[in-house]
Amino acid sequence: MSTVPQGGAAPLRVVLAAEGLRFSWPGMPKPCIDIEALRITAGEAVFLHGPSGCGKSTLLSLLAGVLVADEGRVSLLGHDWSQLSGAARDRCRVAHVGYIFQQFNLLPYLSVLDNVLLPCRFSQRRESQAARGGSAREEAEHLLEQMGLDRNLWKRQAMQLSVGQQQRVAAARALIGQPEVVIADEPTSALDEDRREAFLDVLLTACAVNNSALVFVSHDQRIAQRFARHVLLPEINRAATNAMAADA
Ligand SMILES: Nc1ncnc2c1ncn2[C@@H]1O[C@H](COP(=O)(O)OP(=O)(O)OP(=O)(O)O)[C@@H](O)[C@H]1O
Repeated sequence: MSTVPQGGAAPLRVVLAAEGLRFSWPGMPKPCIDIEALRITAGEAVFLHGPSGCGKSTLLSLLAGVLVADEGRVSLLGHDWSQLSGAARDRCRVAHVGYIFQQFNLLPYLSVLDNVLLPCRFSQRRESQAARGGSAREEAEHLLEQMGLDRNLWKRQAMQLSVGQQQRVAAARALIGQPEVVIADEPTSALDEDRREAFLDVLLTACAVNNSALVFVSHDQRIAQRFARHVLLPEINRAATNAMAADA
């Protein structure tokens, strides 16, 4: 696994790295993503932004191994996603990545609590990390409490929750078991201002305490100031530059 030198200080551990990354959606004449290099280190909080359709969700899917690069490589903790089978990618992702999808991807018939516990069912690592202070179930309850989700909702099926409540369940599921990387695709879009600030407090604090890298996509510039690093996707994506040049 590579590191970034820090003068006299201990080098920072690179947890996500993309090199020469190119990806095109089937049937599209031009690549959607064309990035020379992107490195994200442990504990880093990254605000990824750019106009609608510039490829933010696509990049998140590539970073998390949901999609695989056409050229170049993306590695998580030194594992090149393209060298792993689909099943191995799924195992690696659930063990090391908490993903808050734009559409949440909760299992609609499972209870709120069981949704939060899902990563622990599929990953021994997440289970044992979640159980460090007691049991994984206690950790799930603790995260739901932190997310401000009323206790009387915990046994409800996920589909019976409001969109904003589902968003917070998805965040609790992403955080359980302290994954090294947390990916969040517009996770505050359905929250009011108070909830949004509380949500960010929990997410940013949990990632800092766990030394998890956080890659957070949002259109909401009010949120940007809370992140140490800002990445404007069109600035690093040569596909966007080429598209703009072609449009000119
Ligand atoms: N499943 C897909 N099949 C084909 N093209 C896709 C698919 N998903 C996304 N695209 C295309 O890829 C481009 C980038 O989409 P993407 O969703 O990554 O953008 P985004 O920056 O996340 O947008 P938004 O901010 O609106 O969510 C768009 O032109 C979109 O039409």
